Amino acid sequence: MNDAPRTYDVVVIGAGPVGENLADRTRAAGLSTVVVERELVGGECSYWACMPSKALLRPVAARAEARRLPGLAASVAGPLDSAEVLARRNAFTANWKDDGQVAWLDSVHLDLVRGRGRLDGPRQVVVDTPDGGTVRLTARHAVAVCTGTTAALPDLAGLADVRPWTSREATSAQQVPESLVVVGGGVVAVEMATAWQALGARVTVLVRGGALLERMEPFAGEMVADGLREAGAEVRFGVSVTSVVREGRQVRVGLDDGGELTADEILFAVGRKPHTGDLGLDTIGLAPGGWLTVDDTCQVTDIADGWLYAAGDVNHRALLTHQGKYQGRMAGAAIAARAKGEPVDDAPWGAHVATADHGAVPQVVFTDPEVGAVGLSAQEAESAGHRVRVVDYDMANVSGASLFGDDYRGRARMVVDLDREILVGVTFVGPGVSELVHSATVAVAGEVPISRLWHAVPSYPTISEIWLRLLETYRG
Ligand SMILES: Cc1cc2nc3c(=O)[nH]c(=O)nc-3n(C[C@H](O)[C@H](O)[C@H](O)COP(=O)(O)OP(=O)(O)OC[C@H]3O[C@@H](n4cnc5c(N)ncnc54)[C@H](O)[C@@H]3O)c2cc1C
Ligand SMILES: NC(=O)c1ccc[n+]([C@@H]2O[C@H](COP(=O)([O-])OP(=O)(O)OC[C@H]3O[C@@H](n4cnc5c(N)ncnc54)[C@H](O)[C@@H]3O)[C@@H](O)[C@H]2O)c1
Repeated sequence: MNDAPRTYDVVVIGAGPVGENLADRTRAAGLSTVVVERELVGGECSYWACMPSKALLRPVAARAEARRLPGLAASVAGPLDSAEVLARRNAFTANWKDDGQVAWLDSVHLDLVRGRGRLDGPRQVVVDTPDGGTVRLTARHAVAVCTGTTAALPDLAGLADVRPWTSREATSAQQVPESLVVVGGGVVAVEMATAWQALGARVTVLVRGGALLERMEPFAGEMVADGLREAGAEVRFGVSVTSVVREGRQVRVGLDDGGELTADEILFAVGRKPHTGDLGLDTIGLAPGGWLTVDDTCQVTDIADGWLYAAGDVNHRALLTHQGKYQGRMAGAAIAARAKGEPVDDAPWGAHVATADHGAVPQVVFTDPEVGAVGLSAQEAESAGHRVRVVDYDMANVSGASLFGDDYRGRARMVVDLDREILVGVTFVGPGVSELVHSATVAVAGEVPISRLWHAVPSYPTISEIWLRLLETYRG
């Protein structure tokens, strides 16, 4: 049965973290807003990505930290209790139920329509509802596409018959496999290899290229590879999968070097593709299946009257929850300003633009050691035309780090723009660095001059003293 058409100021397709944030902004600005969700309110992040993966990884990091402390190490020498770790992970996903998130939508007076949304011409969204009906929604001011991504899979014959793991199975599996092959060298690959190795699987990581975490400073991937190997995982570089066959409980994996492997499960962590294939983009003159190109207010380019926005993973600017939510806040504010005929502050770092996406994106990789980085790597800064100086420091020489754990191994780098004497990138690798990253984000996004950073005194004896050491090294 088809419901009567409804009109709202703003229609948001996708209730992941980004859609929720954008809708919250437009609603708070007084615009009537409806959210369309085809699966679970909360999106990939809450159920098959950030939250469950970090719930799996937190005990791994806590145990690794305890094992570096005499007096404590012996009491954590045994294996993790995988059943308890998986149960806590289940709790963090609310057992894959979204009642809590729906209650939040209700509490802030956002309407929800469940079903698959698709565009049907300018400002029109049709929702195919689970009961087989449709709901037609019309947007007075804006439609915001926040539909996220799904795991990409390589084109290998018979792959579906193998029932490979993607990020979904890697974050939701209820049993620890005896052995797991992980294909890929990005963030999903290294985090999930770390988690499942610690939970008791024998993990082999197959990397097509020559490094892990290729978009970060090279020492990050090198130290994470060392950490994985020390944890007992095998990490192989320069190798590609050419065939996969499931034989009983095992997957047989053929490699381009002529070798073969068998394992209980195979995880493909080879990147993402956008949820735009079945979104009706053809009805508004765009090609289905691609990433949506936006300006800094997250308005999709080349759409007459500028009614279409895209925020979060689907615009491919930065595939991270925190950055997508930031885009959602900025796009929500821009939609509200335009709807009210108020000026749009779209100068760099203005109130309606996601300027930080260009050079101040932070990321933490929750491996052992952790990686925390913001802004540009040295290579990216040079390619972008900055005249830079790279300052490195061995974090083992920081008092707070040596107190944090025996045999502390870590490294930090700051990339200084010599013409402006500000930082354009900072990377920390080591245990416990995840909470340091925001200090670097403030320095990079705030374009704080080095002369003023000298007055930001880190507390003694914390790992934050790495800041003083980096600045001293820079000044000689
Ligand atoms: C394993 C893993 C771990 C990660 N860990 C982190 C981390 O620690 N930190 C971090 O910052 N990022 C992390 N990420 C990235 C993060 O998950 C994404 O950046 C984030 O989920 C993007 O949010 P989004 O709202 O754009 O999309 P999503 O979270 O994908 O939400 C999109 C929503 O839209 C819905 N939808 C799609 N199409 C339609 C349609 N046609 N109609 C209606 N609804 C639709 C989907 O069902 C979904 O609910 C991780 C990713 C993975 C895979
Ligand atoms: N802690 C975090 O912030 C976090 C955690 C997980 C994921 N994420 C985000 O999710 C996104 C997706 O992560 P991801 O690791 O899936 O993607 P990615 O793009 O980061 O890495 C993909 C990896 O797969 C390799 N690859 C691509 N095609 C391949 C093929 N056919 N065969 C073998 N290898 C191949 C690439 O060389 C690369 O090493 C990332 O952008 C990341 O930022 C963030």
